[in-house]
Amino acid sequence: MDAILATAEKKSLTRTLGAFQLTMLGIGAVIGTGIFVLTAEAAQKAGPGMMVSFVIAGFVCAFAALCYAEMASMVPVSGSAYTYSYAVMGEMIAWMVGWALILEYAVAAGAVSVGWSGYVVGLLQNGLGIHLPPTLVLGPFDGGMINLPAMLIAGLVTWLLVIGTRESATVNAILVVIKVLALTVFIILAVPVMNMQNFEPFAPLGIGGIGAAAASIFFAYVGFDAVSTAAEETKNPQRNMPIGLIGSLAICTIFYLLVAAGVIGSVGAQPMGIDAATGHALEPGSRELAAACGAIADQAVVCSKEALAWSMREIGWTQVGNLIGLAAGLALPSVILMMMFGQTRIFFVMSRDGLLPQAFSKIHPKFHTPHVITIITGVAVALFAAFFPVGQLANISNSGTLFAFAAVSIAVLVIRRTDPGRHRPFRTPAIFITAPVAIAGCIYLFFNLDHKSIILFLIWAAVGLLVYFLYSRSRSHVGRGIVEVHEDDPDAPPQPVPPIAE
Ligand SMILES: NC(=[NH2+])NCCC[C@H](N)C(=O)O
Repeated sequence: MDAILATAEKKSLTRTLGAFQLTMLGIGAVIGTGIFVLTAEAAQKAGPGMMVSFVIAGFVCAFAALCYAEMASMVPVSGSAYTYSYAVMGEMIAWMVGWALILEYAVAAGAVSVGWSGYVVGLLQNGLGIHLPPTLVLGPFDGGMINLPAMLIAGLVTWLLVIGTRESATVNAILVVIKVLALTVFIILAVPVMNMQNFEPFAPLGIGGIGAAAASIFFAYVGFDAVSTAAEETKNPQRNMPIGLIGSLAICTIFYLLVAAGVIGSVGAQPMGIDAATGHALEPGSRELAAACGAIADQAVVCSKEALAWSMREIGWTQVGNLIGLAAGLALPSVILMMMFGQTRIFFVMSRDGLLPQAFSKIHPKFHTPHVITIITGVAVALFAAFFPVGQLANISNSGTLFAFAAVSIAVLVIRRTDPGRHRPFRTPAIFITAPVAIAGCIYLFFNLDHKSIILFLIWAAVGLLVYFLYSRSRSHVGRGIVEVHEDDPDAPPQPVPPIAE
């Protein structure tokens, strides 16, 4: 812990960020595929009851965010949950958290790429009359073969990262305004044409459906950890960090609830193909649902890959639908950029600690970026994006996120016990309630994920343990007694998530 802090103290960044900038940062990283695309998934899983799912997911995130804030203020260094766990719970747990973060970030970048593809394809079609063949713009589970636009955007973002692109705070602010404007216009046009009958039946798939939708829609809220990684650059972190974290979360929650109400009220959100015998509906991102949607020419929000644009067109605002498509097309790449940047940075720190091959932390001589690992990440993200449905990717990513959130919540609890005297610029209020609630919430959401994602997570964790014991443990720098201070390296890559420059 002290070694990690010594590293951090050496590079004291100027404290420039206030509560407002932090909140913008949070919203910039949070609003994305979740609300724009997964609203349709949530509808298929819970019907109008998805309103409750949005609230549940928001609550779990709020509790986790409070725990993050304390860790981030105490250990304000790169690497996020991986570093926090390393400092508190040792190398093996840290390895598992880092390993889970790979699942989280790379797969999330894939999910957002697929979300981007849905909106851009819809925009080309409805705005410009360009019809692309479904075989080439949808993955095999959605009734196509390969999602080329999603691959394209993943490739483009990879290239931007290799040449060292950082997003300026101004660009981030502009994109936030575009996203918020798009959601606001949606709300203003959709909420007044609300038809209360669309809320009946409210929960056609019961509590189980609401839980499942909450586990998926959790994706829409993640990303606020971007705020916690900026701890070192924050003025008066004790006050501003919680405002940034909770503020961005609260704003997103309000927008999300209104958007969800708008979708349900204006176009209806009943799940398709409820089997009266089992009480289950068709699974989102399955060939069966794709076929059922094909039969009704995709005339339901649960069939749409661009739920908000589709809803607008459906209630007569065709051009507004296209503008929402344009907003998503412009703003989502920045979310992909933050995800992939975070991924490469975590790989980089793990490789630097000796747990992954040194080749991973190689720096490009001209661009000063960890190009090797960026390209490896980019290829993986492009492949996920090409072949898997957005909801499945989001759920898999969520499994990793939930694990990391739980680990951080446990870590804050542990360190309150083991090191109560340490200076904490921000203290989580009522930690002995907050942290257990966060942990329980993560467990609840985790077990509400679909079975495939849970099994995949367990396999991933098992592989992670094998790699650790067969490879990483014996090569660990800490394990071999090598202590280094890296942050001063002239070839250190830019800061972690968020890739925001002044
Ligand atoms: N760390 C993550 N898992 N981030 C995923 C963020 C996704 C973002 N909230 C969205 O809706 O697009």
